[in-house]
Amino acid sequence: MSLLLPLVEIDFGTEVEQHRKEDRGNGRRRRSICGAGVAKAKAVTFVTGNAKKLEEVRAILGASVPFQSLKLDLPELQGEPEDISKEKARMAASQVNGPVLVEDTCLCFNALKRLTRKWFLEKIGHEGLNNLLKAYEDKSAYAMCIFSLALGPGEEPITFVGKTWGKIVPARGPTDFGWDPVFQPDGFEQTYAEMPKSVKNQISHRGRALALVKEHFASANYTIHNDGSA
Ligand SMILES: O=c1[nH]c(=O)c2ncn([C@@H]3O[C@H](COP(=O)(O)OP(=O)(O)OP(=O)(O)O)[C@@H](O)[C@H]3O)c2[nH]1
Ligand SMILES: [Mg+2]
Repeated sequence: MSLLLPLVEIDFGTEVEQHRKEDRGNGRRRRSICGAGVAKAKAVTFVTGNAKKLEEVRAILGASVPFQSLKLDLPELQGEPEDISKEKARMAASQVNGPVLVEDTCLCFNALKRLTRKWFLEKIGHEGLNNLLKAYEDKSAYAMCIFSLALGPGEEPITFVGKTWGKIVPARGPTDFGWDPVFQPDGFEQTYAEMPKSVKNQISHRGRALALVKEHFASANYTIHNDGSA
């Protein structure tokens, strides 16, 4: 299998930006991405369009897993979280033409039968998320993160799931990252948004999933496949 995880020439968390053109002419928003496959991967590429995720992934992984990052807005798929995450990895691997790591995150409400759909936060805000549960006593929820590692185009992604249980509360704390202000993890008096980042990263859905990613990298012993293609 041709996985390249160089033990030399490693890029620790640098960013490869694709060039984007945004054109709002004629009242229509058009976005084109120039230069497909721009990232010539030397290490695994973490692909995300979300700067806050990247910040956390960098802080959690540190130097334990060599990666570079690529800002790319992958299509927002709907479906079962694991399927979404794997499909993101397949799309990313084919664009990067190398090994990629992606993740998909969701907040699941037990009272709503663990319904997981995107756009709720964007459309109805923090108050709306609370209102969704008004009719129910059960405010419990879990945050889930599914990382997928695809070793290259056409390779079946491997997944790593992290879950943190908690409850939905009226928003408290800074509002710079998604639903962090309305999620209070079990065993804590603070919401994700209120707690120091270092605490969130230790107990979060992302931290838990990345602990598995780290274990995988520690035991997989990846080496460069020297076929001249990387
Ligand atoms: O309060 C939060 N705490 C978190 O820890 C967290 N992680 C993700 N999110 C939000 O949940 C949606 C997931 O969608 P998502 O997984 O598709 O992410 P995304 O589209 O932002 O980035 P990506 O798909 O390019 O990686 C997006 O609105 C993210 O902002 C979070 N909100
Ligand atoms: Mg997304």
